[in-house]
Amino acid sequence: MGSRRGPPQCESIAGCSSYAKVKKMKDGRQLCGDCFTASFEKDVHETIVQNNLFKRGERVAIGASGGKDSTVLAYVMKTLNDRYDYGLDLRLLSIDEGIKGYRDDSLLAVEKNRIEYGLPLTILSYQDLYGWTMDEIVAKIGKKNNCTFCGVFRRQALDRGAFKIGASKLVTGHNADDMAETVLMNVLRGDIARLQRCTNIVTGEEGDLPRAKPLKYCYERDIVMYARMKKLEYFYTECIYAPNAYRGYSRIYVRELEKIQPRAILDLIRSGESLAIRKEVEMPQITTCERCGYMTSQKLCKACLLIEGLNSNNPDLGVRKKGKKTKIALSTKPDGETEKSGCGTSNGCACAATSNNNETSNSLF
Ligand SMILES: Nc1ncnc2c1ncn2[C@@H]1O[C@H](COP(=O)(O)OP(=O)(O)OP(=O)(O)O)[C@@H](O)[C@H]1O
Repeated sequence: MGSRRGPPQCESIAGCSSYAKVKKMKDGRQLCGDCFTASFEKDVHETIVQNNLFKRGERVAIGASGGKDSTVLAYVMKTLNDRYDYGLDLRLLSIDEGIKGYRDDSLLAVEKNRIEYGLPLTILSYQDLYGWTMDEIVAKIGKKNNCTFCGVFRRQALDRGAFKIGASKLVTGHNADDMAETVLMNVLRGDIARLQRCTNIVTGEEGDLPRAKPLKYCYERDIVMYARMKKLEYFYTECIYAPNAYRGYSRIYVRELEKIQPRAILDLIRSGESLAIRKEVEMPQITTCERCGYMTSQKLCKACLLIEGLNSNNPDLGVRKKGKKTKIALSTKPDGETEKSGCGTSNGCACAATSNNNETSNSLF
């Protein structure tokens, strides 16, 4: 007669005597609920401290979409700020892209977070900033390149919102899976410039508003589990306009790799981090948009170009180079570097539009 095995013991290094309830995907340990959430929070705290992400007294805008990642980000940032006395002035910042049945619903989740976490919330809309909602843009141009518009507008809207509330830093909920997918996508596209910077934990340091990703090393499945353990409310529907294209394939591939070897996600990130760009590769010079003053490497920033296209019934303006024949193509810059655009989100969307401008990206901001 074989002896019946009980549930596994919690493998926390703290020597916990509870039974394990969940597996932490990042390191494969079987943990009890309390040790899992404590370990998740410890990871984020270490990421923040080791990378000097914040300065005491800083006002930090949290990009809050109402989805799982940013909901967990807001909750963990608040928890750690209180626990370790970071001294940060945290604010929620949401962008309403004007997508009925999607963003209006997810903003309700953010509104609940505002009340529960006691963090002030600012909402900016595409309608107010650009005169167009995404619903109107899609009605005009169709679903094909809409992610280009959305990604460019959101990126700029988050910057503008952060400036409006006086934040000196913006944090987003990009996670380890997002980073790994982006590394892979940039490898597949041969986009060396983006490959080199897409794993940076802080981007935009050369500009006025650095962006940081405190969940950079957190596995998506651990984020979902954390949200479940803490009973966090979030909105989990995918964007109704996001086609399951290029990033979708990369996502599926990363998930398959993760099943075989969970470290694959961290290994992909480390590969991206280890890359160095050759000195002789010329990088674009950043200047300011002649029309709105936003940073750009061209005369007009990408958002102004796209708005001009919409307003002048020429929506291809800023989306595709004249005379371009292929749908997914490389626009070769004078120095031989290649440039492509995408919406920059990691929610399953991967618009395949091309561009000669450099404000949209598959670079996770
Ligand atoms: N409408 C928005 N308003 C504010 N921040 C946003 C918005 N959309 C995206 N972000 C920020 O960018 C991050 C990555 O966005 P993405 O669309 O890839 O979403 P995601 O991976 O599904 O994340 P989430 O689960 O937070 O929605 C989000 O975690 C959030 O911090």
